[in-house]
Amino acid sequence: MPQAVVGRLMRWTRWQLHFWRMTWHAAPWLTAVGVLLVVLRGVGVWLTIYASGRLVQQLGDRSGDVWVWLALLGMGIALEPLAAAWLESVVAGIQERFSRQQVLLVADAALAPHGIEHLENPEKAARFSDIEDYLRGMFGVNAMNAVWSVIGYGSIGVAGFVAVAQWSWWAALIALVAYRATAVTWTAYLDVLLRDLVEDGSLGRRQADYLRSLPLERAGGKEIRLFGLTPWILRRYHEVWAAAFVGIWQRRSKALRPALAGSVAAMVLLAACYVWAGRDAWSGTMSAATLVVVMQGLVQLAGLGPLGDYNVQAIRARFYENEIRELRTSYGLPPTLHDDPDSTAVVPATGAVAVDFTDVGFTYPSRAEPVFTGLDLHVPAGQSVAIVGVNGVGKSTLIKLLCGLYPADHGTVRVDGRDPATDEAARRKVATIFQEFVRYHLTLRENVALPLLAANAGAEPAADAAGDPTPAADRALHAAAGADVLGRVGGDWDTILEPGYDGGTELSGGQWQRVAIARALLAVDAGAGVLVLDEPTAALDVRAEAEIFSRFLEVTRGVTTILVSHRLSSVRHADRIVVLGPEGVVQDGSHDELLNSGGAYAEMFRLQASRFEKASGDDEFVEVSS
Ligand SMILES: Nc1ncnc2c1ncn2[C@@H]1O[C@H](COP(=O)(O)OP(=O)(O)OP(=O)(O)O)[C@@H](O)[C@H]1O
Repeated sequence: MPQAVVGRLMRWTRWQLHFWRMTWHAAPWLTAVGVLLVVLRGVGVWLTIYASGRLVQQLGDRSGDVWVWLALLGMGIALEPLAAAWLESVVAGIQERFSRQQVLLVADAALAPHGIEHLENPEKAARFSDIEDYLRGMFGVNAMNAVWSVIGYGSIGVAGFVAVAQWSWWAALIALVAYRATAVTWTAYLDVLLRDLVEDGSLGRRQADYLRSLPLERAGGKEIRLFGLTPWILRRYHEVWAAAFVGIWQRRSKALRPALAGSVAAMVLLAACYVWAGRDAWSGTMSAATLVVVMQGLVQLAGLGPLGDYNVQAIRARFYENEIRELRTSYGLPPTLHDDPDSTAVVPATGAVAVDFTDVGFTYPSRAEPVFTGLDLHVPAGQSVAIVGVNGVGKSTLIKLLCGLYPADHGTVRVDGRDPATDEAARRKVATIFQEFVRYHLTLRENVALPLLAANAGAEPAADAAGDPTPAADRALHAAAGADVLGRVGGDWDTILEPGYDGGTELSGGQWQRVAIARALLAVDAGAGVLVLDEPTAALDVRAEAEIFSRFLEVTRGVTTILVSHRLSSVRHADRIVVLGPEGVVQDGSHDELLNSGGAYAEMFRLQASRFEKASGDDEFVEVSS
């Protein structure tokens, strides 16, 4: 056998074994019942064939067992559809559990690396989204239906095979080869059709889809009508579509040839079997009873033949289950879900902790230019530090390294003496609110109290008021100047912060930022020792940001805090200000020290101040409206 065929056979076996192992893992009892029902479908068909043969024989002999075989025939006829109907409801249960398992396995893989490189890398991210699209699409949702239909019909085919083999093993084998040949070649053809029609993401197809959808869009549709572009768009769509279809037609006709050849060969082989059986019956070497059995057997053997979309979908089901396994293996994860004892462990609150960057070098995997070549920064426990610097100098990158989202190429990053890139306990000491913080579609209480809820996720839920995070959330929200958020939801902590839900509501950008800051404050209660704000207030005006930052510094006194902002007036109250330049830390000191020393900071401050003017009776700067 050629090596390629052996390779395909081995891969097919590996996929099958893995698929059934995961099905069993998701729903062991239902799978066992499903297998029993599949067997019953085959038994029902076999009984129908066998009993009808015996009945014909008894009728011919005029012997006395006619009623017995008639009853058995009736049982056989009833058994197959009944088992098929029960199987359908069992398969629905298996699908539900199987889908849940798949979704959890993929989510677990996405969360496995602490870093986010795999979500930023286009190739790795595409792999996740391809699997996600499949799981959400109609093929993923109907996978079990296809797979169990194929094995259900397969069981009927086996019954047909047994019936024909009673007369001639050779005939049974020839018919089997004929049906399998058509199944394999037609499935390959349908696979090409499906890929081209549903899954093809080629540039031409995407352009054609875009042009087709343009007149249907509200914004685009308006302009298209105003400019009278409809005829041009339709003609362009037709051209792009026709060009995109050239390749599709070529692939189709290439795949159609073996499918047609397979069908013709199968027809010849099957015709030979029928002729053979007819000849034996005609010559008297085969009884009428056997002829009845063989003819039915040949018909039912088609269950092992082509089943159209079921075959194609069943292949996809196994392919994607295997993709999930390979994805997990690439992140060092086992095929099934594992209990991570670390992930729910409560981090003891040890108070403020120190942060150390020593001779850190870092280059993004997708870039040639390093962001840092030898960065040194030491923040003692309890100090508040502001990181400032021009756009692109590496402020956010520094925070990502601190959170362990990327490992340093050389040098060391330490939080409380531990490496956040590898040590979960160090990572959980850092609570960060990024500019693009998450606006969870959860209740206000959950949005604020998430750090507490996550820290207690492993513990038994407390039945009394002691387990209620609302008082802590309320304190944090007030400390973050978010009293108006409570007013917005009418004091109801159970309001979902998304208008798409019943009774849900939307917050303004500023209100969301206060919720995020309250969340950061609660992280301290949950064990964090360093608080980081990476410009979450950038959308606010200067005065509002300055107010939030000084309030934040006030309520976090004694906690190690790192603030990143472009606005120097916002961070001037930090204990220490660090100016980053392309060569690393270029200035380091308090606001007054840096202003007096007359370096980059003083220059930046002067530049910003020239765009501001002092508000009367206020020592902060406000933007001059132009
Ligand atoms: N995921 C990434 N992949 C590749 N390069 C990146 C990535 N993120 C940032 N960079 C690049 O790294 C450099 C530092 O970016 P970073 O976002 O840390 O700067 P920043 O000082 O925070 O900038 P800003 O003030 O504009 O927010 C920039 O040149 C940026 O283009």
